[in-house]
Parts: sequence; structure tokens; C-alpha cells
Amino acid sequence: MNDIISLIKSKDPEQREFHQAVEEVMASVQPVLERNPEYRQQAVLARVTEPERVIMFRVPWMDDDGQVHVNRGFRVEMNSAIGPYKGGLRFHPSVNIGIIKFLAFEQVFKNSLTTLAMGGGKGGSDFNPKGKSDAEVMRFCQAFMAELFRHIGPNTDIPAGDIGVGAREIGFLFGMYKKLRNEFTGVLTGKSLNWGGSLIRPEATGYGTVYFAAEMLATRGETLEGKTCLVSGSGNVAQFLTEKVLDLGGKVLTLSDSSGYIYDEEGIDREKLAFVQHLKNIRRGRIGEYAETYRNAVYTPLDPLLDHNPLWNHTADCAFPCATQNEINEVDGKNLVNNGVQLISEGANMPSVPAAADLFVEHRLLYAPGKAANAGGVAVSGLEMAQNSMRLSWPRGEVDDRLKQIMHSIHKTCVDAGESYGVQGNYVAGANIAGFVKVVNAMLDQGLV
Ligand SMILES: NC(=O)C1=CN([C@@H]2O[C@H](COP(=O)(O)OP(=O)(O)OC[C@H]3O[C@@H](n4cnc5c(N)ncnc54)[C@H](O)[C@@H]3O)[C@@H](O)[C@H]2O)C=CC1
Ligand SMILES: O=C(O)CCC(=O)C(=O)O
Repeated sequence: MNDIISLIKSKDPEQREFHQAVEEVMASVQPVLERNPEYRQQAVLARVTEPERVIMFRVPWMDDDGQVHVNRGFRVEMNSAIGPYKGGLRFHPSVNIGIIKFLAFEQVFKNSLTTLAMGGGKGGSDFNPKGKSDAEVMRFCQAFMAELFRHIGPNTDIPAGDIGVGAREIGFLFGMYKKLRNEFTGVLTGKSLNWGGSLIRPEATGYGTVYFAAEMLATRGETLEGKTCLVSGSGNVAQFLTEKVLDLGGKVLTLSDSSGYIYDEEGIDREKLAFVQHLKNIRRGRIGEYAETYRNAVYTPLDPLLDHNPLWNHTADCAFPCATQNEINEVDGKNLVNNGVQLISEGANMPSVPAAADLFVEHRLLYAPGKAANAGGVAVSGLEMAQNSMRLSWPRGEVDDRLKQIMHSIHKTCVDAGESYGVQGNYVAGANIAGFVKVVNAMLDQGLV
């Protein structure tokens, strides 16, 4: 095990996020390897940590002033043992190959937990959509798809959205794919409703993260009714997560973006949430404007010199990180524990650094890692694929019921896997073990390929 981690680090020393994701999974699956000696002989660790394919390409595009720019595009096709590659695209200036590899690696085990037949992949670009006109975003998406189209397909690899990629970008990407292939097919998910999208897909990641939280609370005979919640981010996941917390009687106190966060002691009600949705999805403004409109709220700009994020230093019952990786550092982790937070359900992918995650497990918090808690998004993408194949659209209630059922099943799978390996109540170990065993057994069934 240590040999594999050392090898990965020596091969790609700069891919820190990927090392972090691998180390977390490896730590959990040690007992699985002890029970299954054939896994070693079959080198499953080396195989599962090496992507099946890495695609990196140039994306040249022109801005509104006629200036040409060049960005880098990526698609990591990590593992197709249980289905075609599936996972989102991220457009953000921080994107690099290490970040895409970590996301693709997490996606393999997440997709395995959903009960649906989906392998794992992820892609994106270091393109920054912030401040770009719609026409510039369209030209970028078209240039990105002009290369990506030859690597994807409805039975091969089906991308979707992630940070910086929402309905607008999926539309531009789909239009270019259709033109190049002369084919109207379910090659992307997160499509708009009137041309192949699924009801509940936009809501699914946020709703699913709350459904998973409700499942965890139920193990202690509790519900979200009356619970105070800290939420980070203010994008797709954070918005619909806030909506579902409100539906279930909870109170959301915070939201954030990369400039800072707002704290609203009275809670973010439906009217305030609609304001945030308009601010973020239409006007594409900063979260600080919330406090200019709702004067009781306090806006705190991000201070890069602070050793912690004050958003995580408020008294609350639950925390839902929904922004980005490693947004909860060790000090934040200690603050959450010391402030009496009982539940952490991760809407974002790998938002807690390992030291913080270890603290949550040690203090026996109800702590759900992203690959279990936020799997509702990709699960409803899988349902969108099923509807596209049948040329049918299911009603909202039906998709939502299936989402609830899937989150219930993921929760049970994590609990059962934890129990069968003697780590009761540890959702990190449970998710990693269950996700891993299904994927590596499928790989072994299919021989050395
Ligand atoms: N959209 C989806 O269906 C899924 C998303 N996720 C994860 O959820 C998280 C949020 O994604 P979306 O809401 O889709 O993206 P989005 O682009 O709609 O929103 C991202 C939010 O995070 C904030 N953010 C991004 N980078 C930040 C940084 N460095 N510091 C502080 N805030 C930052 C942005 O300001 C924005 O509020 C990501 O970790 C993503 O990988 C996970 C599963 C599915
Ligand atoms: O819906 C999808 O295919 C991708 C969702 C995603 O990127 C994720 O789960 O992190």
C-alpha cells in the first residue's frame, strides 16, 4: 500500500489533490486487501489508481475584441469497469491535471455507490468564465467541444456540469457536439428540460446531500426540523441544498463565494434564496450584495492572511460545505467540533482536509464524505441517461422519489460496509470500502484489460 502511494507521488509529484484522494481511499481499504489476498496478486491498487486514458488538449478561442486566447482542456477517463465514463466538467482558473485526476478518482467510487451502471471520469479547463460575455463563453465551449467530441459519446463517456459549468455551458457544448456528429443523442447530462434534460437534475446534488443528512440524523432519532445550518458556496449545489433544508424545517445561516461570506442570524428564507439565485445565476454578482439588500446580515470578506475561514466558526447544528476542495482546513475542523456541530454532509468534492476529516470521525460526528453525500447529482444524471435512451421524460415526483430511494440505498450501503469491517458509524470507510469492492470485482471479472 505504501509502495503504491510512494510510486504515485514519485511519478507525479505535483498532483497533491490526487495524492490526497488516493491516500484517503487506500487507508480505508487496507482491511479489504487483507481479506482478499488475490487483490494483491492482481495489482488492483496500481490498476485502480492509473487512469484508463488521459486526454489533454489546446483550446484556442477569440474574445469580443478579436483577441485570441489559449486554454488547456482535460478529460480523465478513469475507470469503465461498471459502465461508460461519467462525470462533470469544471471551468475554473485553478484547474490542472492533478485536480481533474482527483475528481475523476472520487467519481469512480461515487458512481459505484449510486447503484447505476456508470464508470468514472472528469474533465474541464483552466478557462475562467467569470466576467466573460455570453458570446465569449459560447465561443470557448464550441472550441472545447471541437476537440472533446471525438473522445465522448452516449455509450462511451457522458460529461455534465461542475464548478463554472451550468445549463448555459451545457447548451453551447451540446449544440457543437450535435453539429459535429450530426446526431441528437444523450451525450451530456444537465441539459435544459425542453431538449432532453431531466426534471430534478439541477436540484439533485443539493437535495441529495440533504436527504443523506436526514438519513444520518434518523439513525439518532432526529430530523432537520429546527436545526441551524452553515452552508458554504452559493452556486448550484448550495442553492438547492438551502431550498431542501428549508423544506425540511431547518435554518440556513450562511452562504459564500470566493470573495467572502454572509451570516444572516434570522435565516435565509425563500424570498432571500430567490434573491441569491437571481444574483448568482442571472446577474452573476458577488455574495456581498446580499448584505446590502438585507441589512441585518453581516458580510465578511475573505481574508487570505487568516489561518481559518470564519464561516466555520459559528455555533450551529449542521454544516454543509458546498464550494470547493479543501475549504475546511484543520483549524476550521477544530472550530466546527468546538462549536458543537453534530453533522457534516459534504455537497462539494473533498472539501475537508484529511486532518479535519479525521477529527470528525474521531469525535463521532455524523460525517458524510462527498462521494456518498453528493452522489445524488450524478445519480439523477444516470436517470437522465435512462430517460434519453427510452425517449421518455419522467414527472418531477417520480425522479425525486428515485433520488430519495438512491440516497437511502447509498446510506445503507455505507452503514453495512462499515459494520462488516468493524468500523461502525464511519461513513468515510463505509463509502470507500463499498465503492472500491464493487469496482475492483468488476475489473477482475473482465480480465487483464
Ligand atoms: N453540480 C453538481 O452536480 C455537483 C457538484 N459537486 C461539487 O459541488 C461543489 C460546488 O459545485 P457547483 O455548485 O456545481 O458549482 P457552481 O459553479 O455552481 O458554484 C461554485 C460555488 O463555489 C464557490 N467557489 C468556487 N471556488 C471557490 C473557492 N476557491 N473559494 C470559495 N468559494 C469558491 C463559487 O463562488 C460558487 O459559489 C464543487 O466542489 C463540485 O465539484 C459535486 C457533485 C455534483
Ligand atoms: O452529473 C454528472 O455526471 C457529474 C456530477 C459530478 O461531476 C460530480 O458528481 O462531482
